[in-house]
Parts: sequence; structure tokens; C-alpha cells
Amino acid sequence: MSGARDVARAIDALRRGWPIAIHAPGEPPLPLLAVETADPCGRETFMTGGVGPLLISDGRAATLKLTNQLAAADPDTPVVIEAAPWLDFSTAVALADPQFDLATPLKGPFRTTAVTRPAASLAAIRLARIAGLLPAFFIDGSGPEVTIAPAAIDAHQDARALHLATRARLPVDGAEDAEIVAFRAPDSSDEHVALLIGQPDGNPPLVRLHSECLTGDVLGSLKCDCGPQLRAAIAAIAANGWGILLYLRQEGRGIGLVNKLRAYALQDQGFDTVDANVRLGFAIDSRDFGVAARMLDLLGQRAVRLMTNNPAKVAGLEAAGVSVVERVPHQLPPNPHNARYLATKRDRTGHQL
Ligand SMILES: Nc1nc2c(ncn2[C@@H]2O[C@H](COP(=O)(O)OP(=O)(O)OP(=O)(O)O)[C@@H](O)[C@H]2O)c(=O)[nH]1
Ligand SMILES: [Zn+2]
Repeated sequence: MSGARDVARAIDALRRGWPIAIHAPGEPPLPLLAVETADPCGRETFMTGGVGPLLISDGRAATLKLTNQLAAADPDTPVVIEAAPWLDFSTAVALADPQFDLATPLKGPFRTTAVTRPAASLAAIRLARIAGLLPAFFIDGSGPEVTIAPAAIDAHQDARALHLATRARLPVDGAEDAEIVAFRAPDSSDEHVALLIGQPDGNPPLVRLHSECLTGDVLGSLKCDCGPQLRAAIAAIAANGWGILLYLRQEGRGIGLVNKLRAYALQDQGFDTVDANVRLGFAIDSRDFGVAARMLDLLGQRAVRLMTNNPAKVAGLEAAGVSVVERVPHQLPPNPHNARYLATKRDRTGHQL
């Protein structure tokens, strides 16, 4: 219980620009201040004697070509950039945020060292993603009032904590016979919903897992296929007679809206959707489909016909105990703006198109 409270306080602190510490068993504590939110006052309190050191993710370090200095570094382990006289705050921001890569050629040299607190460092990168922040931190300063354990971060957003909050009739465009069911978990403000369409007929439901995409779902972005996929899924389920659309609050494949838009800025510079995520320091896909399995379980569904082109969704549901009796392709015609995105999904993330 106190672990959950500490993680909530840690996320809040990081987003406000306050320091925290992560204390993994067997390691000294790792004091952290998120680069993205560190204001001058917070920086001054945290760091005495110059800017740094800096903790960045392995993907970001590889992009900056800083991993070759490390003998036999574990590929997933974050990297520490040592403090140096020329490491000022704006240089730290440029090291943290890839959108400045082409505009600001970095002046080093930067010395990197392998992390001495690997468990806490990996947990810090996971916490940045949960907080929706860039995964880059000033480390080893003073002042953290919140200390958390990596295990508490791992327990955060455990799908088992999700419960059914309320339900109501909701006729929607394309499916008038529909009901919305909302789910809540105590440790997250993300409220997932299910749209139950039609009436059960004894067969496994036709199911679509739709991950939130504000730009595509609401604004009609042409950069992805989310909006048309959402509407086509509702139409297909209605035509099938019965099924369930899960609307999962996993914006940007789990990295959050702001980080997804940072990935879009990198795509404007020519990087594809996969490389953009890696350059930012995130996994290619951070979603947890156990949440979807839990929702289906709460709705009494243990076997589904799944509309997707993404084998990871099938595997994720199966791993969480939901039987996928059939994969139903869910592909829509490309447009000039999303053709490359769809090709990247086919060529680099194993989508069956
Ligand atoms: N990080 C990141 N997220 C993106 C990008 N484009 C779309 N998304 C997000 O990707 C998610 C949409 O994925 P899905 O529609 O589930 O697509 P999928 O994983 O390819 O699987 P299927 O459509 O089921 O085949 C949404 O959360 C979008 O916000 C991008 O370029 N970068
Ligand atoms: Zn989208």
C-alpha cells in the first residue's frame, strides 16, 4: 500500500520538477531530477557544482553514439553521461531531447560510464514512461523527499486492480444497439472503456482492441489509420451481430500524447515510427495487453475472435489467458500520408498486412 502511495507521489514529483530517489535492494539510492521539468530553482537545489551527471536510456545513448565507450554494456541498460565544464543546461536538454538533434550539433566530448545502480536506473526509465516524460534525468543531487523501490513501480498499473465502474446504454453512429462499460483502477486516471455492440449469440464475440489516438480518433489525422480503423471496427462488429470494442487509454503505444507528438516531430525530420520511438529512448511498443484481457474477463469473455493485423495483440491476450480462436484482419486502404507508416508496421513490427 505504501509502495503505491510512493509511486503516485514520485510521478507527481517528477512531473512538477521535484527530485525523487529510487532505492533498489543491494544498491545505493539513485537521486533523480527529470530533465524535461527541471526548472532553474529545482536545478539549483538539486545540483551543486555544475550540471550533471545525466542518466539517459540505452536507445538514446546509441543514437548519440555514446555506447561504444562502454565495455560490454548490457544493451538495455541506461547510460550515465559524466558532468563536464561544457555540460550546461541547454546542452543537457539537447542530450535528452532528440528533436534538437539536427538543429544543434552537440559539442562534447561527453564521457559516459556504465551505471553503478542498474536496477534503479532501469526503473527510472520505466517511471519516465509512466509519467509521460522524456526518459532523461539529472542524477546524484540532493533534496529528494520521496524514495521508491523498483518493485513498487512494477506493481503500478497492475491490470488486476482494474474494476468495472459503471455501464449505460450508448447508441453510436454505426451501432445503435450498444452499451458502454467503464473501468477504473485506483492508481491511474486512465479510464478504459468497452463498447458492447449487439446481443450475445453463444459464439465468441468479435473483438477489437483499439489504443487511444487523440490525433487520429478525434482530429482526423491522416498520419495513421486509427480513425478509419475505429469506425470500421464498430461497423464490422455491428454487422457481425455482436461483439466488443475495447477503447484502451494507451495513447502513442503507451508513451503518452506528448511523447507521441515528439515522435511525430522526428518523423517530420525523416525518421520512421520505429526509429522515432527508439531515438526518444522508448521501446517500440510499451502497451500492456493484460489490461484488455482483464476487461474481457470482467465482461465474462474468455474466448474471442480478434480483429487485428498485429501478432503482439494476439500473443498478449493469449499470455493473459484469453483464447484467440480466430484472427480477423483489420486493414484499411492507405492514404498518401500514412502509406509509409503502414509499410513500416508491415516491414519492421511484423504486422500481417
Ligand atoms: N509512438 C507512436 N505511437 C503511434 C504512432 N502512430 C500511431 N501511434 C499509436 O499507435 C496506437 C494505434 O495502434 P493500433 O491501432 O492498435 O495498431 P496496431 O498495433 O498496429 O495493431 P492493429 O491495428 O490491431 O493491427 C495508438 O495508441 C496510436 O496513438 C507513432 O508514430 N508513434
Ligand atoms: Zn493513430
